This record gives sequence, C-alpha cells and structure tokens, in this order.
Amino acid sequence: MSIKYVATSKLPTPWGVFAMHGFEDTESGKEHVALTFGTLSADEPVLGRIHSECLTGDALFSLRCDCGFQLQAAMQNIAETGSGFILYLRQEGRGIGLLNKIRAYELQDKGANTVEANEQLGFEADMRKYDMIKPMLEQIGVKHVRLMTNNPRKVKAMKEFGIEVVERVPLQVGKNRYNEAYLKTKSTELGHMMSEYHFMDENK
Ligand SMILES: Nc1nc2c(ncn2[C@@H]2O[C@H](COP(=O)(O)OP(=O)(O)OP(=O)(O)O)[C@@H](O)[C@H]2O)c(=O)[nH]1
Ligand SMILES: [Zn+2]
Repeated sequence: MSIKYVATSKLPTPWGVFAMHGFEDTESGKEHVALTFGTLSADEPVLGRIHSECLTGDALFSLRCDCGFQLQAAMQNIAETGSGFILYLRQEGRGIGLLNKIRAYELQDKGANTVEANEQLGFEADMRKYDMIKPMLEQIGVKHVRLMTNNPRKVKAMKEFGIEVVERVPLQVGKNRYNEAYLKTKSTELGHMMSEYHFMDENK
C-alpha cells in the first residue's frame, strides 16, 4: 500500500469548522479523507474515530445500520472536546463495495443475517484492511488515540500498526427497530461491544 497526501481544505459543518485532508492510495486508486478539528498533539491522547464508508447510512439516512448516527455523534463529541480526528475510509460494505452490499441487503431482506449474507455471496464477514491508518495518522500528527468504537478489531488493528489506543470510547447510538437485529449480530458474530446501546427516539 502506498498512501499519498494530496491537499487540505476547510470543511464547515453543523458542529464547527473541520479541516479536511485528502489522501490517495496509489495502488488501488481509493480516495480517503481525514477530518481534523482543533490542534492535535503528538504527545497527548487525541479523541478520534476510524469510520468505514457507508453511503446508505452516512448520506442516505438509512436506519438499517448505525453508521450515520455514529459519524454525527463522533463529529459532535470531537467538537465538544475541542480537538480530534476522523479517518473516513473508503471501504464500503465492510470492504465488499456498495453493489455487493446491496446484494447482501437483498439476502438480508429474505432472512439472512449480515454475516450469512456476506458468506452466501462468497465473502468473509469483514474484508476490511487498516494499513492506510498509519500514514494518515502520521500526516495529521497523531500517535496516541482515544478511539470511539465498539469494534475490538479496530483497536487490535491500530495496535498492530504501532498506534497506542489509550482508551476505547463506546459509540453506541442510533439503535432502532430496523437495525436491532443487525446490531445483535454484530455483537454475537463480530464481537462488537454493545452493552450501552439504547433505542433512539425515531420521532426526534
Ligand atoms: N457487507 C455489509 N456491510 C455492512 C452492512 N451494514 C453495514 N455495513 C458496512 O459496515 C461498515 C461499518 O463500519 P463502521 O461504522 O466503521 O463500524 P464498525 O466496524 O461496525 O465498528 P464501530 O467502530 O463500532 O462502528 C461500513 O463499511 C458499512 O457500509 C451489511 O449488512 N453488510
Ligand atoms: Zn452503515
């Protein structure tokens, strides 16, 4: 993998003005983004999130998953803390791509769970790789992280790449009647830590 830093711009959001840093994986052609807020320290732990692309949840308001709610909560937490980062990684559908995710959703509409659907399509449950994290964090100057996630695989991956995860910060938001079974499968089959999830108010 070779990750090339390309450019930085401002990204004004409802939670404040982030900086948006663009990266290219020159081997795969994938374009990744790092958002940063405030001044990041290389010596102190920084609040951050590694977020995998979910077009349906992040941009199309889907209630099938928790992604969009987690992204918003992470941006809000970072702004309230005064500093932090989000690595927005273009590995849609846990690495199988958007169209295969729609195929997987079709199978889930017929009764498969999220893991079974991937397997019926010939994929592993989670195909993501995290080797872009290290060069991206190097570019934004982060070495020690308070990681917002419920996913133990992300914590493990960061440690494998030599980044210290000082703390795992739970990010359990957006539970609703459409993603309840999906969240349960993430917990039982993929090892996610889910103890603090509460139902969202869908009328909000
Ligand atoms: N293949 C597949 N991918 C899904 C499905 N539902 C959501 N996804 C993808 O799962 C990924 C979720 O990524 P993250 O938001 O980083 O979350 P996570 O790995 O579950 O861990 P957290 O940090 O706890 O949120 C995204 O790439 C989604 O597109 C599904 O049913 N099938
Ligand atoms: Zn999602």
